[in-house]
Amino acid sequence: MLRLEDVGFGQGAFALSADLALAPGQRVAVIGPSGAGKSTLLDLIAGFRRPGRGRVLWQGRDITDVPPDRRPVAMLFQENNLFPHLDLLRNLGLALRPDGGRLRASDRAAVEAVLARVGLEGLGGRRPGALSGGQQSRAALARVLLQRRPVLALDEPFAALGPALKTEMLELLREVAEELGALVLLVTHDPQDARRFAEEVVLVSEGVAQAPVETGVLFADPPEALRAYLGG
Ligand SMILES: Nc1ncnc2c1ncn2[C@@H]1O[C@H](COP(=O)(O)OP(=O)(O)OP(=O)(O)O)[C@@H](O)[C@H]1O
Repeated sequence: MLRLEDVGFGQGAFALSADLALAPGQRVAVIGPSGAGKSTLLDLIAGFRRPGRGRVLWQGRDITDVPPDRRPVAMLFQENNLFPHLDLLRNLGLALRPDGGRLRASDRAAVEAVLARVGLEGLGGRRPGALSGGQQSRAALARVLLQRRPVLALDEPFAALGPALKTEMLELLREVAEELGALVLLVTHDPQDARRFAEEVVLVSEGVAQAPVETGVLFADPPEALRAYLGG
């Protein structure tokens, strides 16, 4: 389980609390109004922010003080997931050799295999700037595959893509998560994403990241906070 145990975070006038548990392998959407704290929640889980109180645990282990690169969490942002000056082979190679050390033949083969897996066969020599938005998203998912972390945290990863491409990427994300058996936390502003992708939803509003609720149950009878967010 990923457990946020009586977690509290504050910054100026903003405060967020969370007391919840998420099961390995689940697909979870994180939704809520702008500025409610969705990114903050992901940052607390990935280790980019430290809670003022409470603990973060993975499979019973306290990871509250573990730095991001040593957490069981892979993070994917809306953009800038790849270094612009490195080709895909080197970008993805960093998942295997974070120190930037020379890639062995077996590393190269592993990178080429995941590139093929996400539909980017033979594009290892391209820099991110020479790829379309959709191809960049695929490359970021390929890196996640190489990292093999059991928790994937994605902060509006496909928001810049058109609807058809976004649907395609969510499907690829589902496949990648299944292959890894990973718990996925997907921040999205689109309730449709939550409906289509997620088994559970964490609603973040009014300073609280609420315990997850089954997606169908939540949308069948939305609580007031969600109704207000959905606009009626
Ligand atoms: N670096 C910062 N310094 C001060 N306040 C910040 C900083 N980053 C975020 N905040 C504030 O923290 C609160 C939570 O922000 P957060 O980005 O987690 O919300 P969000 O739900 O992800 O929003 P959005 O949907 O707009 O991305 C907001 O009120 C925001 O203004």
